[in-house]
Amino acid sequence: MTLPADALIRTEGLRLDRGGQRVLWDIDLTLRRGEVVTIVGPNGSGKTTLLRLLIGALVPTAGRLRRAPGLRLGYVPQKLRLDPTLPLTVDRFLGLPRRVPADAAARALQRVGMAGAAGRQVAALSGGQTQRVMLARALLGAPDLLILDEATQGLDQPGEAAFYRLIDEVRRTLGCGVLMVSHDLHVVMSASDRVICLNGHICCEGAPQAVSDAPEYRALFGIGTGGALALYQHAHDHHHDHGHEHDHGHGHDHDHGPAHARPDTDSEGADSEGTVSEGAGFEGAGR
Ligand SMILES: Nc1ncnc2c1ncn2[C@@H]1O[C@H](COP(=O)(O)OP(=O)(O)OP(=O)(O)O)[C@@H](O)[C@H]1O
Repeated sequence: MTLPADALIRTEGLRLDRGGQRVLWDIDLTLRRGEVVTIVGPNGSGKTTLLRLLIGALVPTAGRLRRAPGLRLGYVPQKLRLDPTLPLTVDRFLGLPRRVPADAAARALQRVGMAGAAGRQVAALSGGQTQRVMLARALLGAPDLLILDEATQGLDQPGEAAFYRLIDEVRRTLGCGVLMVSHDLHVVMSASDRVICLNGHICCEGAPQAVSDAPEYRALFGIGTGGALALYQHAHDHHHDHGHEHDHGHGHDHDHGPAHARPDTDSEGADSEGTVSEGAGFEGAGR
């Protein structure tokens, strides 16, 4: 499997089984430099699992995964799970697991609008401030690809909007690619170059504008936030017969305009040569 010159990560026939259940299958995707890609999908559709495969925290059951040599990843998880009674200042948190120079930490905090927060207790930060500090930590490794897993969960709408403006600013300044999981369709539609709809496999993908211009999309989403789950409800008539729980009953409507629908093929024939990972530098990933 060759890696296109501008590709950061490419997968082919990626599959993951966990506890006898097929969680992901037939995952063919290419993430390119500077691109903003959003993954949407119902609960349990494998979004977090896919991110964890891409950063190397999970090993695929089958298929191939290739990263650009020396690729630097920055990962912002869904939530920071810290014992709130644990005394931990922001600067010490930024230095986990490896110490970072104070000026680098200060620059990262400044970049996320948290200048001067180095001495504050992490447990005393608000949700939005915590997410900004997590982002600062991910940025310390100067990532080529920033991966965010529902990073605005628990934030109110202004907090969420501010966080995504910040992501956009960071992306433009650093020129990094962004791969995120988001449930906020407004964000998806306004901030992504490409949307991938996941439900164990990639159901469809395409440019968000193209999707939102489609009559099907307008019928589903209308105006306002009521359609936050509508993208997941686009009618798919195929069945997921893999002995797992992912039959969300959304049927196939192949008329998605330019959005590209993927057939739901079985992956028994998937390449099982395992992971091929080239020179993956994990500076910043899961720091
Ligand atoms: N440690 C684990 N062991 C076994 N199965 C797991 C494990 N973690 C997740 N799974 C299963 O993998 C599937 C995908 O989970 P995942 O967390 O990736 O979904 P998700 O799309 O991120 O969901 P959500 O939107 O709820 O965060 C689920 O069926 C889940 O039960």
